[in-house]
Amino acid sequence: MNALAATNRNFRLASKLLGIDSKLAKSLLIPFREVKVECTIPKDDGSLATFVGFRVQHDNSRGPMKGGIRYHPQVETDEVNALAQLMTWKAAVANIPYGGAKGGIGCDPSQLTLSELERLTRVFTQKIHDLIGIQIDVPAPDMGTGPQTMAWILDEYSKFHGHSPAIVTGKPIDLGGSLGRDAATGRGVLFATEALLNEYGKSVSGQRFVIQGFGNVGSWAAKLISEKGGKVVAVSDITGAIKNSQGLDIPSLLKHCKEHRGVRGFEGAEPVDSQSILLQDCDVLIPAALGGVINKENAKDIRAKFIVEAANHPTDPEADEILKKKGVVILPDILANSGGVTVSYFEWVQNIQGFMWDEEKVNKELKTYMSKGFKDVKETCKSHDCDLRMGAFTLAVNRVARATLLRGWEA
Ligand SMILES: NC(=O)C1=CN([C@@H]2O[C@H](COP(=O)(O)OP(=O)(O)OC[C@H]3O[C@@H](n4cnc5c(N)ncnc54)[C@H](OP(=O)(O)O)[C@@H]3O)[C@@H](O)[C@H]2O)C=CC1
Ligand SMILES: O=C(O)CCC(=O)C(=O)O
Repeated sequence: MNALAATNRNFRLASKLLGIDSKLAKSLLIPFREVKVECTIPKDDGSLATFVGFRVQHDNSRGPMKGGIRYHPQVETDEVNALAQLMTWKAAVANIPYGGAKGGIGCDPSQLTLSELERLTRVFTQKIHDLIGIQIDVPAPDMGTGPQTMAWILDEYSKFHGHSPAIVTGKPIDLGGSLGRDAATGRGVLFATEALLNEYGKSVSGQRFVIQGFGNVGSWAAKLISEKGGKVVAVSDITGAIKNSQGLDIPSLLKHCKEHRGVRGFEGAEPVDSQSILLQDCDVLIPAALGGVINKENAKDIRAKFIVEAANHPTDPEADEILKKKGVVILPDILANSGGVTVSYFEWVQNIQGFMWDEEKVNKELKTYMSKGFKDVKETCKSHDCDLRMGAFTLAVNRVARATLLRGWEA
């Protein structure tokens, strides 16, 4: 199922559980603004290349819109719309004062040089600078982007609006980035996993984990989980998939990835078919790459007992049904990966205050927010007799609907 259809379906089910009026539901669903821009750059060899850039601003009833910018060949309108909507619900689950947005450029960053990526980012920023703003819409990194991309956006935006560190989060520390933001999504995944396992009388220590995607989120999750005694038995990235049933040596794997630009060829493991990564035997499966990877074709063969959604919308609704029948417990994306946007909020607050927190404070506050998010979702599940995904959606839609109603529509 297409990402937008899947997200809309979850929203509609939550609205129904809440008894939300259909006209209000329509207003909550339709994005505030969608922008699609042409981005043409001269490549290093002098030839021209044209890309399409997107920014979808979904909802701002609870605060400025917030969400990452993705550089990937599959970036297209429906996907960006779905991701922007998920950001609205994610910020509401975390109970941070933001609405949702998402952006991206349909490109393959691995095929562009650093200077081409810089020109592309600057052109994109020129096209959207008057639509974003510190109190309007604050971008951040996502797949294929990182602190350097944020630094270019900050610099280009500041040419139009004056020095504005709070215009992006996930930027380098030297430009006002927050300590702990780089690790935040992976650390939040660890905290959420601990809270989930705790409900079942288990802890991370001794559990076997499989992680799809070994970029920012997947690699930090693996490092922090292994430091807590979890056994990461298989991982994959675009270069391939590897496994070691005794547990991978994550510090050595991280070193290997730096030197070889991927997990392939790591000596302390055997290669496995990339397609089979999600089907490997484990206790906890963590998809941390693309959306829609768990679907009706493979759901029945998944062997994990728990799925912690570090990626956005990795599980489509048909797979949700199959997995529910099998008794697999899914911790949904809008809760599991909310650590990233939560520390982005801390970064924005620090920039506005002009005061830097130490890393210990960032991590402590993150734990508080993740624990509260988990507790709020569990309570919502109890009062609406639903699973964790519907609990998270219901909690979020209710918070956003209340803010929308309080603000009203009269001109
Ligand atoms: N960054 C953040 O703070 C947040 C990210 N997320 C979500 O987490 C997910 C990962 O994002 P992030 O870690 O930032 O992105 P990165 O670009 O840092 O990493 C993505 C990883 O996925 C791998 N990958 C890409 N395609 C495939 C594939 N077909 N099979 C296996 N692996 C693949 C990449 O491999 P390679 O590097 O070799 O290309 C890379 O290891 C996304 O869904 C994102 O939306 C959610 C919340 C916050
Ligand atoms: O840090 C942010 O502002 C947003 C991160 C993001 O894009 C996400 O949570 O999917």
